[in-house]
Amino acid sequence: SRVIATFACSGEKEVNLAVQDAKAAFKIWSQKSGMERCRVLLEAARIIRERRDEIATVETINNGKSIFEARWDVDTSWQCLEYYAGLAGSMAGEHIQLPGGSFGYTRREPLGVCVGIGAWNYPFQIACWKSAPALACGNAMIFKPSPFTPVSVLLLAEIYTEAGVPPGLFNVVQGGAATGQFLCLHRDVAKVSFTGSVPTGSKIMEMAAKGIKPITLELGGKSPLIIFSDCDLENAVKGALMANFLTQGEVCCNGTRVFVQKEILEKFTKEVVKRTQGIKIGDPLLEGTRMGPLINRPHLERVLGFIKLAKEQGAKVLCGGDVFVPEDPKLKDGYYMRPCVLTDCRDDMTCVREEIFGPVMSILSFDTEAEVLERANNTTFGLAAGVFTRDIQRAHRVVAGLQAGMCFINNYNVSPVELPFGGYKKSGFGRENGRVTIEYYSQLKTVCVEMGDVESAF
Ligand SMILES: NC(=O)c1ccc[n+]([C@@H]2O[C@H](COP(=O)([O-])OP(=O)(O)OC[C@H]3O[C@@H](n4cnc5c(N)ncnc54)[C@H](O)[C@@H]3O)[C@@H](O)[C@H]2O)c1
Ligand SMILES: C[N+](C)(C)CCCC=O
Repeated sequence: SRVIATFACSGEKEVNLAVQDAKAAFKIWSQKSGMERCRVLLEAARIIRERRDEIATVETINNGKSIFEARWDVDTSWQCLEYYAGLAGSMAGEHIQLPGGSFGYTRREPLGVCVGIGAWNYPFQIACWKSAPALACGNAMIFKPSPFTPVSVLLLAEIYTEAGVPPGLFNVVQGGAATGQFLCLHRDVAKVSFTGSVPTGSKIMEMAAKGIKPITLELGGKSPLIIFSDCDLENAVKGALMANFLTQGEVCCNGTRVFVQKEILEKFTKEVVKRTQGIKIGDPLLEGTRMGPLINRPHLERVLGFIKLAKEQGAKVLCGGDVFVPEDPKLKDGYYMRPCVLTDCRDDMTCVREEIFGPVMSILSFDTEAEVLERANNTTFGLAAGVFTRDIQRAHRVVAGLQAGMCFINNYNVSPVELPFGGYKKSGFGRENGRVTIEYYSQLKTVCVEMGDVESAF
């Protein structure tokens, strides 16, 4: 490993300065029309597209994910800016006729200075998914990336500035929990949008409660992927790999509990193992690589610990689950592991119950639709879920019964920015992407207009 950058943690003083600047920028930005904001966001999207390879390279160095995948993240980032640019110009209230010629109308107004706090798995994408709707609605945003991935979001700040946002409108502060706390508790911060773990999410909620601030929580998951025997097997296998091995398995919505109907269990498992063994691990900057190193040594040890425990609890490792040492001597101390497929899993095992956040797929078998639905929902999480079947009625019936905010039918882990993304249960609340997110970054003002005389009670 090598040091790629050193940052000073922002303390209370720097947080105060960032909030002060954001407030000044908010005054200018919130007065602009939707179309004016649209133009700036479109320009930022254009610059991100133009700098796609450069941003993806920085993200790969920042996080360790393959360059191939980092380019996808950059794409869902500029697409998000384009999408909210499109909505900025059409944000509007409504007009309501009242008796006697009086009327009311509503105005959709920004909240003020919003805070975004990000996780380390999708650093650039998370910053875009939060800032694009925030800025489109007329807010300012102060963003704090994870201290494990502090670099790529600085490019976003640079790009917004180049595109024409007022200075201080999108500001980055660096640091860990203490910096996050200063932000959440600041009296002039109007809203916090958080992506991270459930325990931290709970702390954010407590802090926000003190200031009666609205929050968005995008938290962890342990999502089910249900494969019925009538599925297109080739697509189901591809879907299972997409559901488990993107970004070294460090993905909140991963479908890590793979329920497979008994009739196809053997065939499915054999094919999944074959494809998993074919995943090219190594230098994430090389074009052919599809899996890079995990985020850091303690996290690698934690993931390996889950696999050890799974074996002790009776699961069988069909492939991977051990440290991988690349041939390149420069990479020999990297945090690489082979993606793992576990079978003979039971619902009560730790590997099936807890979020591992690494490349570990647990295969479970099932008999009936009713049985699998109950088992799939038997979790405190509710971020995502997937179903593979050719039976259209069953697909929609099962999805309707799943307790998860993001459901996939015959695919997994695709992210069209037009669709809202977010969780049920302990996976959080509020949404990112889609039209609905406008509501999480704005407030509604009602104006009641009297056209006659005041009818007084006094
Ligand atoms: N639902 C989603 O969209 C989504 C997306 C990505 C990751 N995640 C989840 O994130 C987790 C992994 O990310 P992580 O390890 O970075 O999570 P984390 O909760 O440890 O940290 C997330 C962010 O919160 C900050 N933070 C930590 N303590 C804080 C505090 N007391 N006050 C304010 N800020 C604080 C961290 O510095 C970091 O920026 C997983 O559980 C994963 O499922 C969820
Ligand atoms: C782009 N994905 C794969 C849908 C991940 C979204 C963010 C979750 O960690």
